[in-house]
Amino acid sequence: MPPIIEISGLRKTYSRAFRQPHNALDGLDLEVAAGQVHGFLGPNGSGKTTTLRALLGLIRVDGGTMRIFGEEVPQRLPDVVARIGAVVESPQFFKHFSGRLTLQLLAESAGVSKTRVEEVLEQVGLRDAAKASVKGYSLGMRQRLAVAQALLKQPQLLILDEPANGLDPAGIHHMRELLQWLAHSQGVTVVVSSHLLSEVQQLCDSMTIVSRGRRIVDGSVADIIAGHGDSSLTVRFPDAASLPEAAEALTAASGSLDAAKAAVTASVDRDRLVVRGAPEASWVTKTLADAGIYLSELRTETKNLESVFLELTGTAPVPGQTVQIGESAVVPAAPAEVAVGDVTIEVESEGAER
Ligand SMILES: Nc1ncnc2c1ncn2[C@@H]1O[C@H](COP(=O)(O)OP(=O)(O)OP(=O)(O)O)[C@@H](O)[C@H]1O
Repeated sequence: MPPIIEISGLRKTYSRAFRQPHNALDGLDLEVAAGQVHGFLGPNGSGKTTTLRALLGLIRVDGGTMRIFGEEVPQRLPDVVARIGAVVESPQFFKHFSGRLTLQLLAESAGVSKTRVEEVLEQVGLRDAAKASVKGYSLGMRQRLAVAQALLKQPQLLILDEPANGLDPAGIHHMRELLQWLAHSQGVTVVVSSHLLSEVQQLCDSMTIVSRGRRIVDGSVADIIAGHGDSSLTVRFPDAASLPEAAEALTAASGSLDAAKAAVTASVDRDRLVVRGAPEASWVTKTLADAGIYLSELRTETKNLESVFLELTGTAPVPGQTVQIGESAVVPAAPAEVAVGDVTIEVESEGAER
């Protein structure tokens, strides 16, 4: 089955007042397979919202191709838009209307039955708050209403920018179950952008990580985590005085492993030994026991998406430094120049799209 979303070489440059133009998208590629929950991840300013807005025809791009359901967009968007539900910009609602009335009006204008309104209210957990006016809704309740609105037309593709925004832990859990049910039981393809890495790890089947307007990795969440990052073993001893001796024993023993297994490192970190590259945990316990050293605890540190994300995007915190946002590639093109007497003024359009 062809991908539901196919993006190739997408480019978008924003002009900025008194600054160099900025490549928000620098040849971005993205593919999303059918019936999956696909996570779209990247540091702040890496181009996620720009991509989703471009896909939905909300902004023009400067290059590249995009297809949804095999149809080129934005040219053929009118042919596929009825099959897409999306929450990308902060949705605005009439604050004096109730949640139910809001959805009923939207359903009417889209030719959707009123019974569908009750279904989506139930699905997003707003049934009991449906009578209340939207002005009293919390951020999380508005987010649920926005998702309900996107679900009204029973879309085959659901695109959500930060769906967990404003949701409490129970709300996040509920949203996760809803999105997984839609994808796995109803065959809906769900694309979510998110910063909540542990949530993405639990929610998504596959993901694309972007940085500086480019894809840096994509694939199944499990494969990406397994294929990157560094797993390690943490070892503790009844007496911390054993640590240097244990490190030495493991390093020395690694020399007798065959070449492919020889990259064992053991470093002392406060009251524990961190062992990397050991063929297996039992090799550590045996090697230490052979050296007459007995451990009190051995734990496998599992890789998680956060460490993989920080490594791949190069945004791991450096002690004493604050990561700066918007360090993506700058367009080298020179701005227009206007000569006024002896002074040359650089002219750039005000924050406009290019
Ligand atoms: N209208 C605009 N004018 C100028 N620059 C823009 C505009 N919209 C976005 N940008 C810039 O484009 C880059 C990508 O922004 P975008 O909102 O797509 O990132 P993002 O990955 O969604 O970020 P976040 O995770 O913070 O939501 C950023 O550097 C942003 O400052």
